[in-house]
Amino acid sequence: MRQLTADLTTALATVYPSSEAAAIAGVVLEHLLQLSPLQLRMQANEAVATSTVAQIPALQARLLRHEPVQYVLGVAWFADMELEVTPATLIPRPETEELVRLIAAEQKGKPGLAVLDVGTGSGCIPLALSKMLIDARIISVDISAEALAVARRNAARYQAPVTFQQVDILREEPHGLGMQSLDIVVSNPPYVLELERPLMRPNVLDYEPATALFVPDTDPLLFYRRIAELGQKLLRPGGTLYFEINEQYATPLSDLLITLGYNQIQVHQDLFGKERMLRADWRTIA
Ligand SMILES: C[S@@+](CC[C@H](N)C(=O)[O-])C[C@H]1O[C@@H](n2cnc3c(N)ncnc32)[C@H](O)[C@@H]1O
Repeated sequence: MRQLTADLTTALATVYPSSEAAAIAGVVLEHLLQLSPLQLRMQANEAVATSTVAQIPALQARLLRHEPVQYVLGVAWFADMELEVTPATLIPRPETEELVRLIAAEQKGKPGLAVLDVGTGSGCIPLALSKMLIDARIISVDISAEALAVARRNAARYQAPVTFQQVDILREEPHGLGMQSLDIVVSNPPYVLELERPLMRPNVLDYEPATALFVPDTDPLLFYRRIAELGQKLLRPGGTLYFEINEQYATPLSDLLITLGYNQIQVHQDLFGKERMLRADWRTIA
């Protein structure tokens, strides 16, 4: 096992920095052998089945082409869940897990909250919220039928009672909400500008879905405005809007939300000190 890990690390180090190569090799071996990082280290001297060794060259070839390890293995970890991911879904990010933990911390102890999640991708946000909140009623929407199929499989695996709908949020509203008043609207919408393409790493640009990433350069806040306007109709007074943001949007988005009638606006930093989360209340009752 030790030699196999070392060989894969050496091969990957031809295209990745050495620490990243070692990390990717570790993730691949842990997944193939279904071991934790600690178990992998403790069992490093044990032999590996020939059938497992035979899988490595094909995986290695894909990794050398900068395909993200999560797509190569078909899984990503999020909030202690192993989620299926495909090229139709964004790979869930650590800052999105921070957003979910912010929501759980602010909303803990409130049973039966009604939640709308816009742009669900792999379903990472609603699945984590359904674990962390008590009896939450969650509706998740996405424009992508392929992403929704993945999200539905992830929800089935974790028995998360989430309702999924295919909705183009820029053109239509989630179906069947009627006059329902929501407690929470949450979204990690597309927010990368087209002009940022040249700055992006090939593992993101060449493999992750463009519909999950990009907004037109002419309107960076397109999705935020649309979702905030939906929140005006669907949130109950005192209900809360939660967004993952690009740090450059903290000020213009806060200004926009004030003009739309939101208050109690707070921007939160991620673990790296970047302003990546924003929350706002809809017409808090004094
Ligand atoms: C940044 S990804 C976030 C995915 C997931 N929530 C996460 O955090 O990993 C944005 C998601 O919005 C979806 N999306 C893009 N345009 C949309 C639209 N017009 N209506 C609904 N969903 C849309 C994409 O398919 C993608 O799944």
